[in-house]
Amino acid sequence: MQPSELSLFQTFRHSLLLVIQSAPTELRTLIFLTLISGSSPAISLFLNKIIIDRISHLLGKYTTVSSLTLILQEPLLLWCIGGLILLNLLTDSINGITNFVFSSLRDRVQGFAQSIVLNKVANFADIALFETPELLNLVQLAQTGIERLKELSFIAITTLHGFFILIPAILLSSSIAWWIPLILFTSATPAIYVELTYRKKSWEVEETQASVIRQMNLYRDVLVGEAYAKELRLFQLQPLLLSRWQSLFQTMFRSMQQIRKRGTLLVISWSMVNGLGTALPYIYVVIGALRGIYTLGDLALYAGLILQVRQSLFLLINNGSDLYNVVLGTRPIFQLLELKPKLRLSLASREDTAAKLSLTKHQGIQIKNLSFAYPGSDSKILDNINLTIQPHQMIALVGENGAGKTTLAKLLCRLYDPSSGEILWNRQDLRAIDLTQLHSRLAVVMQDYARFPATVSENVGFGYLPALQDVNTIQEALRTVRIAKAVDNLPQGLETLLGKQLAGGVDLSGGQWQRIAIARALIRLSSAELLILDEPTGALDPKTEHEIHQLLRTIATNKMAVVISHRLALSKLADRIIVLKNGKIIETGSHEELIARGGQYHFMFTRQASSYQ
Ligand SMILES: Nc1ncnc2c1ncn2[C@@H]1O[C@H](COP(=O)(O)OP(=O)(O)OP(=O)(O)O)[C@@H](O)[C@H]1O
Repeated sequence: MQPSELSLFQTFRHSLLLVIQSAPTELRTLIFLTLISGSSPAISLFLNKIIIDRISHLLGKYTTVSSLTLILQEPLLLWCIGGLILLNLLTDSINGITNFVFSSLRDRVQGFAQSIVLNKVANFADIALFETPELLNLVQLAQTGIERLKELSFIAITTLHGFFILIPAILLSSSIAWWIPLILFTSATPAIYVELTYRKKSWEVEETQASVIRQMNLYRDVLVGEAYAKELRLFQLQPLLLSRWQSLFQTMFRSMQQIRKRGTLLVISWSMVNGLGTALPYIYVVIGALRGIYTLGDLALYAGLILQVRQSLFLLINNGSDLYNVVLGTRPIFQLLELKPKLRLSLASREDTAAKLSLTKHQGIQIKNLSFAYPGSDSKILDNINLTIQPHQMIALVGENGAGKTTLAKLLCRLYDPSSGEILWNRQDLRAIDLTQLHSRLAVVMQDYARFPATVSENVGFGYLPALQDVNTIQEALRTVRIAKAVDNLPQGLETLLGKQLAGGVDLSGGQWQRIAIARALIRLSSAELLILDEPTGALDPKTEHEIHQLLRTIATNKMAVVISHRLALSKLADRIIVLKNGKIIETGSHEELIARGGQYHFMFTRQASSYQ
């Protein structure tokens, strides 16, 4: 799973299309407003030239009449002054509207791009996205890329604005001498080169800093996150972690500052070269005016034009360099969007070729010669596993910490694909089955189950979306896991928000949360064929634990079930127990058979039983 190589041009095209898609109306309005505001400086310079020339002409002729009469007798002068005032009024009001449209365009682009990225990450089938540092860096860079994408429209429009100023200014200034625009352009070229090189260098620094920023964010989350708040304070970890965050910040800041200093010095020196380039045409026009070749109006017009060409050239250079920066920064967004999960591509190379789940009488699940190493690692976590789960059979996976039990459960859910071997679901290879269909046949309680910041009702209903609004089904599930009474006592009953970080939210005890997680799996039972329970009762009190064990046993009668538990009282209820050690199956049989064998299971069971005596 490698991010694709995207050229700058491809990235620019993608970015532009995304902006157009996000806010087409705002973009059209801005182009129109820019056309008006961009061409107005040249028009006002031209009107100004006519006014100056008319006034210098009139000054010599009518010395006896009042200045007001003088103006009123000159319709051209009157029109030009009126036009100039109107143009200024128009430009001022356009600025206000432009700012408004820009703000809404930026927000739209951010909302649109953010939702596409959220959708991509949240629906990414391959869990490896969250466990591979390079891919996590890509997600981090895509987030900062969205900020830059917001600026793309601003840069594009101000560039357009720059062109609308530049083109008439160039045409008018070349009427003085053809070489004037040429000399202005030539003297600006080194600045363009320096700007682009500087941007490229600073982006390279940013790219290498992505993992530093991610580490900083991890420390930030620990320092301000609710999950760490208690232990952070009890162990007084704040100074240590804060100093780590600060030192990472300093590292990042120093690298950026170095690049910035070098870039600024270069830009200043080349700006001077550019300044000299503008001085030449200006001196030329002043000399022309002294010799009487140009009028005073011409001098004002030309001086203004040269200034305008210079300013708009600078604007375009800056924008070009900003654009380069934006395009470099937005590339990770599109690399992320084009990222293909390895998982979906294994056997069913396209969504539409993925097999529907067979509806024939279930033949169970066969795990054949399965070995597995986590992505990016060579160490085998599971080694040549062979196992069959018959319909209506309850299997217990037991073994020491790190034996590979949870990993096997994750492979059954197809969160990963085997490195070698296969898992057959009703004789179909798991990798050929449509993932959504497969997941709809599973009811899972994970060891690290989620505590959604949502209401009690939603925390259960999220397990089976068709039942999200079905109060009776949700209450039934809560009653089954013996938590209905406690929920009734909450301030808003089923509608109470869970999570202290929410306004009015309450927190539950560890055991209560675990019961909610079990209830979430239970409401899926109508559609599920395989129940996977990873340490489902670790946080429950002995009485509730015993009740839930009996309940799980009853439920599992009609399903296939895989339970993982260090509480061997639960494994005792299973039809078959699989003992794992270092990723290998070392024993298998019923509780009675394994006790009679006197092996690892017998040792674990008797040791656990003796600790209760
Ligand atoms: N996402 C992961 N990436 C890489 N290695 C992992 C990952 N998850 C688990 N491991 C490694 O796989 C091995 C087996 O872990 P697993 O969680 O399957 O064990 P387990 O038998 O369920 O243990 P426990 O009883 O402690 O829950 C461990 O050595 C662990 O370090």
